[in-house]
Formats: sequence, structure tokens, C-alpha cells
Amino acid sequence: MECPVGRMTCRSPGAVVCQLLLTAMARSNQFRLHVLIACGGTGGHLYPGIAVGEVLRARRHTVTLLISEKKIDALAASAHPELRFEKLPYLAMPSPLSPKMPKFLMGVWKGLRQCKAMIKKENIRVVLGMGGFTSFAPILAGRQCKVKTLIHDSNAIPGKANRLTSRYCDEILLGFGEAAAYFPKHLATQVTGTPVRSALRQAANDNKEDPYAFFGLNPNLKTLLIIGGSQGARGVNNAVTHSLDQLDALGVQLLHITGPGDYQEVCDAYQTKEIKLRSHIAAFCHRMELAYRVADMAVARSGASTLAELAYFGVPSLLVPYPTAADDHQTKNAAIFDKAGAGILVSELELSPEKLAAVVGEILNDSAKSQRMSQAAQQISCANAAERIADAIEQLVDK
Ligand SMILES: CC(=O)N[C@H]1[C@@H](OP(=O)(O)OP(=O)(O)OC[C@H]2O[C@@H](n3ccc(=O)[nH]c3=O)[C@H](O)[C@@H]2O)O[C@H](CO)[C@@H](O)[C@@H]1O
Repeated sequence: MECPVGRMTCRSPGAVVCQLLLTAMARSNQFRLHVLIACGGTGGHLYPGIAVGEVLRARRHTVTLLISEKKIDALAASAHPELRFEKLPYLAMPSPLSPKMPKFLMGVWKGLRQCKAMIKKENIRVVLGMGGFTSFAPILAGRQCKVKTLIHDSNAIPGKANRLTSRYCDEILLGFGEAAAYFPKHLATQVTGTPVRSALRQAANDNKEDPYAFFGLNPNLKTLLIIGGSQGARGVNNAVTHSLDQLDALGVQLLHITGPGDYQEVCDAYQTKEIKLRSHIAAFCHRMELAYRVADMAVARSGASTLAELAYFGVPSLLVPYPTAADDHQTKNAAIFDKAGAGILVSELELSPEKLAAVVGEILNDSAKSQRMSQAAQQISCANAAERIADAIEQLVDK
């Protein structure tokens, strides 16, 4: 662009101002980055990726989200037509001697080629991996194309894919500081928290929509939210359906999000129960912001995004870690909430109907306790995690 005062002497104040303006404009163009966010495979990777994508778009960067071919990815992406999603084959790493290994390696190779082509063609300058083996090929491709690479791990024990790719990364971002110990000591880590998507953050203080009316629930009753991660949790569903009589006796109403796989079975279990009349059962909920607003308490798995959201909304919780999660990371996630006084950790093995109802009653019938837990949850919330990750990306490019 030609400077309108280009003929002025270079020392004149007008020329200095013009130079400053041109530098600022060049900088802002340079700062319109194209960022590739690899975040498929599960809601726990996808939703934080979406949250970061939303902040980057608001800062006028271009964002492409790489997701897998799994149903949950399509379901989550369908609620975000404003974002660009591209698919990569889903890759779960098998054990080293498994006959599935050649297929996995072939998938990595294909993903690597696809990502490298995309990075070069679309002038992508940053690759952010949100964890899982769907991040593996994009991070390697970013490294090979010499663009900036970052990973974010939202669990207290990081996943295998992130541990492997960390050595190819310029920056390691964490949901919980506890995860730092699992990365090589010479690699620097930064705790950002786990991002919560904007629909949830905007709705936290929005009183325009009546969440009770949305679910057909009674605003005068205490509400127990039951949620088992993005794909539901059989262990949590079973524990709750076996406790319906005890929960009925507490006089609470239930908002039970079952996950698509268990929906029918859960509905059948409620069929003959009184409490069915005070319950809303859904296979999947696209309006989690409304669910958290009605929740006086939650019975939940301890996936990182669920925890970040419970903390954001200050919902006290009974946390039932997924017993076979990799390296038992959900137990370590839940232990952080338990220690902070934000949740109560009960293993799936210990969760009898009596225990479940006792913990629910203990929290919902004691308003001082539930208030303390709610405040403790809000205190450990990193409300601006998405902004912190976007800052880390911009600062890295600026280096
Ligand atoms: C079984 C397992 O290994 N799960 C892991 C998976 O997350 P997984 O997807 O199981 O669970 P998370 O709790 O992290 O995320 C669930 C997300 O799904 C959303 N949601 C859920 C149900 C619904 O009906 N609607 C909806 O929108 C929630 O708002 C939340 O954003 O990756 C996470 C991040 O590495 C880990 O912490 C979890 O341990």
C-alpha cells in the first residue's frame, strides 16, 4: 500500500506517524494467522478445540478444526456451522505387537500427507493439538513443515499421544498443573486451564431463556444433573437407575443425559417409577449451558471438559471416574476437585444405590455445604483458558 505522505521528508512528524501506521497495518496482516486445531475423537478434545477456535476467530484469525469420522464429532460439529471442520481418519494407537499396528501406521502416514498438503496450500502457520491420536499426524506435519506447534492436555495425567508429540512441540499447555510432571523435564509447560466453549460462557449470566421451561422441569424443586461425558457412561446410568427409589424419597427432580447408547435402557428403567414424572431424560444435550443452569448438583464422570464446565457454573458434584480411562486419569482429575472441596469422589465400585442417595442428600439438603462446594468449584475454574491459549499462540508466532 502506498503511503499517502510518501513524499514528505522522512523526519517530518507526518512521515513518522505514517510509518507507525504502516507498521501497525503490516503487523495486523501478519497477525491474521491460519491456525489448524486437531481436536477429534471425543467431546473432551473437540469442545475445548471449538472454544479456542471461537476466540481465535473473534480475533480475526482463520481457523480449521480437524476432527475424526466418529459420530460424536459430527454431532458436536453440527452445532457450529460458523466453524470450518475437516475430517482425518480416526486413529487409536494399538499396543505395539497388535495386528492393528500396520493399519494405524498407514493411517498416520495418510494423515501426515493430508496435513502437510493442507499446511502448505493454505499457509497454515500454527498447529494446535488438543490430545488423542487424532493430533499425532497434524503435529508431526506441522513440525516437518516448520510451522509453530503446540499441544494442550486437559487431564491431570496426560495422554500417550501428547506425551509422544511433546518433543516435537514449541509449547505445552495444560489444563491441570499436575500433568507437568509427566513431560520431559527440559520441556517448558504452561498451565492455561481447560477451555469452555462460548455458548456456555455467554449463557452463564443470561436470564433471557428459562432453562426449567426448556427441559420441562419445576423451578421449585432441587435438580440433579446426571451426565457421563460426551458419549454417556453406562456405570453412571446404572448406578442412577438402581437408585431411583432412594432419589425419589429425597424429592429431587432429575435431568438425566444418558448418551446415545443407553437411552432406551434408561427410559425403560424409569418406566414404572414415580420419579419419572419429575425427570427429563435425553440421549444427548446440545444446550449444556441450560443443563448447568438448572443443576443444583451433578452426578458425573470426571472427564476434563465436564469438570471445567462444572467449575465454571459452580455446580457441586459427585464424581464417578471412568474406571478404565487411560492411566486412570479420571481418578486423578476427580481427586483435584475432591481435594479442593468442589466435588466428592466415589469410585464406581463403591457406588451402591444407598451411597449415591446418601451423598446426593448430604449435598442437596445442606445449603451451606452445597454453597461451599459451589464456591470451591468456581475458585478452581480457569474462566479465560481459551483466551490464554490464543495468547500463547499469538506470542509464539511473535517470537
Ligand atoms: C472416557 C474417557 O476417556 N473420556 C475422556 C475424553 O472425554 P469425554 O468426551 O468422555 O468427556 P469430557 O468430560 O472431557 O467432555 C464431555 C463434553 O461433552 C459435552 N456434552 C456431553 C454430553 C452431552 O449430551 N452434550 C454435550 O455437549 C460436555 O459439555 C463436555 O464439553 O477426553 C477427555 C479429554 O482428554 C478426558 O478428560 C476424558 O477422560
